[in-house]
Amino acid sequence: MMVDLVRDSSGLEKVILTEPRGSSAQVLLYGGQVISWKNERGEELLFLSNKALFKPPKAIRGGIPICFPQFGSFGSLEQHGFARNRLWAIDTCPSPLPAANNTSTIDLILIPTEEDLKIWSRSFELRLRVSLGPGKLTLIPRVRNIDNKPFSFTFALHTYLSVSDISEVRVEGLETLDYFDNLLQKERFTEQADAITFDDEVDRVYLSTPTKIAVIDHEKKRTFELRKEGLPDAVVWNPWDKKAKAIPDFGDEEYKQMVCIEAAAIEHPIMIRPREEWKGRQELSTVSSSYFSGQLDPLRVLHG
Ligand SMILES: O=P(O)(O)OC[C@H]1O[C@@H](O)[C@H](O)[C@@H](O)[C@@H]1O
Repeated sequence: MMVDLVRDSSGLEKVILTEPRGSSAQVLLYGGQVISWKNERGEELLFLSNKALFKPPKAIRGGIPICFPQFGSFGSLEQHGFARNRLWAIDTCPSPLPAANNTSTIDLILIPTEEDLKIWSRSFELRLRVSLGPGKLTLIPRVRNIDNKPFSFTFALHTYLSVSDISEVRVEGLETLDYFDNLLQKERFTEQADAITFDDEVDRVYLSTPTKIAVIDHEKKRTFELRKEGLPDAVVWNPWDKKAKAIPDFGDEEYKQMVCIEAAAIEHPIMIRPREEWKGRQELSTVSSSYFSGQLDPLRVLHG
């Protein structure tokens, strides 16, 4: 298990985690952002845009940005809050989390500056533990209230997964759930499909989801499993062609190679009292799939 701190070609510092079987992950101190996770074969599992700008104060397009203290435009702060464009530090005192065994682990912390407190006047400590194990990447975010009054926030781990072709991807685990459609003024709908597939822009917040979501990449014969705790909602986002062209740090065709599945707490903001700590967890793993679950459904075989 190895943990190295290096400086990126862009001048930003990053932590490199490696484990004996050969998988690796990279975490930038800027944004506390995972920007790479590679499996034992060296294949990249997260999407990072070729046009990503590694220039503060811009947030980095790809990997796993942290949305805190606000998800999206669900509030009056800047889109997705400010944690993703602040410089975090290595947390030398991550107690009371138990030591992470058998993984390559880094603990990061973000503490608000005077300037941040002018934007959002709550004293907090935001911690993130990133652990790389064989075939698994685990993120444990924590928020501690060190203020003298309660506060609430919304949160998301904005995970950009790398896929071979978005048209061949199915997301399972969100069927029959209610969601807010960000493309229709956050109106509430109920999912009718038996899995989510993509043939246009999707930008939805699924509410109170089960703890496990599967992203099946038919072409790669790979399934991502996302397991989450303390983060009841799940965002599904793909900008599709028109929106892709309008995003400056995103390639016109890159929407085909990514999908965002975001473990989140949005509908019911998390409220913590002074000295209390909130903790979430997201575990990502992959399994190779020789078939995809819809393949055996005769209607699907006939009609695609
Ligand atoms: O461009 P940003 O600020 O990183 O946001 C990307 C997308 O993030 C998603 O989580 C939101 O639901 C989308 O509405 C948004 O477009």
